[in-house]
Amino acid sequence: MKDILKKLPKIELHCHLDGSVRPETMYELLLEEGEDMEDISLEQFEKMAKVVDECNSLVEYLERFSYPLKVMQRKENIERITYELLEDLSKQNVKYVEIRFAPFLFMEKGLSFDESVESVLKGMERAKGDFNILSNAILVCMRHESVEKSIELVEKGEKFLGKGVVAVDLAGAEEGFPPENHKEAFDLAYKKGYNITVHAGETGRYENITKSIELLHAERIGHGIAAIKSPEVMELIKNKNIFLEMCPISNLQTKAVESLDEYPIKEFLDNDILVTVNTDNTTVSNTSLDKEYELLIDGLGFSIEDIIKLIKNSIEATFLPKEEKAHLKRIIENELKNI
Ligand SMILES: O=c1[nH]cnc2c1ncn2[C@H]1C[C@H](O)[C@@H](CO)O1
Ligand SMILES: [Zn+2]
Repeated sequence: MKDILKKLPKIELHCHLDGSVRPETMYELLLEEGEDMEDISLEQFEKMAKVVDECNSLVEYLERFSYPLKVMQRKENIERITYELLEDLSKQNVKYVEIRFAPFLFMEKGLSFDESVESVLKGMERAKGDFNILSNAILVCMRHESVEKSIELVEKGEKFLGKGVVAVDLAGAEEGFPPENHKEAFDLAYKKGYNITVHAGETGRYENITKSIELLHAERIGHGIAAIKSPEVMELIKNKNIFLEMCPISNLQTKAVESLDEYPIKEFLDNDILVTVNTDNTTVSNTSLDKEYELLIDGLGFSIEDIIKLIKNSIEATFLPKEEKAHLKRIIENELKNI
């Protein structure tokens, strides 16, 4: 089974760049930055960078991002981290990935907005040539920031639209920062032709899913687990053909669900909801698409056919223009024929 999983052509739609930095690269760059790491071995650092099992909430999970963000303040580091992530994904036969990041988080030591976005795009371009992996970027607005900040992101990101950037997202701690706070920014993004995905229903609030769809124009929802609590929200997702970007291992770590038995992915699929499966953060969650699929197979009885269905949903869920989506579909279907 593991061999088949490895061979499957895959798509990753929900992957945060800052949560997916190779630990050894982060360690090397932290030393370069003069961070006091004298008493910390690489092995110890790996445990600090990842969520092992002592995480109780999304807020605790988000604390892990302070390490990567310390080293993502330089153009060359951002480009390298992007390139290495794509190299790692290509080795797992990932054919296409949408990488998300919040440009403002890379601008604490003087980088401009354009420099921070361009560094990611350069890493993506170089990886495309070297590893034959396709990618696009999603720009993330942070929920705790002001709507003015989100508007600035939408305005400054516009020149990259269709040139490596495909969408905007809203992420960060969900509790206390409802989607409507950012409505003006997402109205503008919608007008400007961005695709829209929003993290919602990750910490129990199903009303945030409805608001993200109805007020923020979301076509995809990050996580969306709380939908299971409301038949109305399930109906809305289904009727509007909203794709869910589910990230099972991350959801277990943030205690979005208590145990895998409570994970609602089967109920969603049985209700014809368009589910995709993703990693969220390969380093912070210590995961990969293969591990996510393995969990579904070993823990929830999924078959390889079920996994292939999820991959096919991911093709449809991509924010690619029609022709590029058809091209990706051909690549995936050709490989699936030989499995
Ligand atoms: O699963 C998540 N939920 C909400 N916010 C998240 C999640 N994973 C990462 N983030 C945040 C932390 C990062 O610094 C930010 C941009 O990638 O997005
Ligand atoms: Zn996320």
